[in-house]
Amino acid sequence: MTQTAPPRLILGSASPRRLELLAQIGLCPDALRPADIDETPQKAETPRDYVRRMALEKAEAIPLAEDEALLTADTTVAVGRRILGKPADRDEAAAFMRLMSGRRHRVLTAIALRHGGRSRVRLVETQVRMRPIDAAALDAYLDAGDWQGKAGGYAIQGAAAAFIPWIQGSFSAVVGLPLSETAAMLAAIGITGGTT
Ligand SMILES: Cc1cn([C@H]2C[C@H](O)[C@@H](COP(=O)(O)OP(=O)(O)OP(=O)(O)O)O2)c(=O)[nH]c1=O
Repeated sequence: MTQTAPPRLILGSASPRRLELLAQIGLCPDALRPADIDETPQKAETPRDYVRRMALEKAEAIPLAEDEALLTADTTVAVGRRILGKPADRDEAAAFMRLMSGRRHRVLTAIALRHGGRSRVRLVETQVRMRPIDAAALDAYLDAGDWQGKAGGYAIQGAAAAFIPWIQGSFSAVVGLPLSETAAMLAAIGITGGTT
């Protein structure tokens, strides 16, 4: 029996975190092809619908050859029905952190895999609790600038970990790529890493 070669893996992302997360499970993409799409939520769009649409739109926006498979992802923070994307500035980051302080929110990450004329999408939801953050701690956090480029204005893998006593779900999904689900989707099309 002849074995067909697995497709080349293309990571459709500019996020260094997603590249590092893939490397963690022994996967090194053959190419990086970031997508530049409009990330504005639609009117009355739910956070779950939004994050799925974003991952799919990234996947559809990137040119792809027949022997390639494209992985894209999108991460957003949801407080109730409210979508917290990447803060535009320090003030917005402060408002997001105040909203999350002392309560639970959800982090939604959708991954899309496009290959052979088909796109599949998977959504992973994680609950995160933040302890109450006082004004002095918030100022010090914001001054360090770690809120930039992060959904909701924080990174669980950074200094904001000090505010997070509890999560339920997937840590890697909060950082930007749910590794167990990603490995399973890639393995289904013949792409395996060191641990899969
Ligand atoms: C909540 C949270 C988000 N983030 C990051 C992951 C994502 O990079 C970012 C959310 O933005 P995304 O739009 O998902 O991704 P991106 O613009 O950084 O990269 P690309 O679209 O090219 O793939 O927030 C963390 O790193 N840690 C966290 O704890």
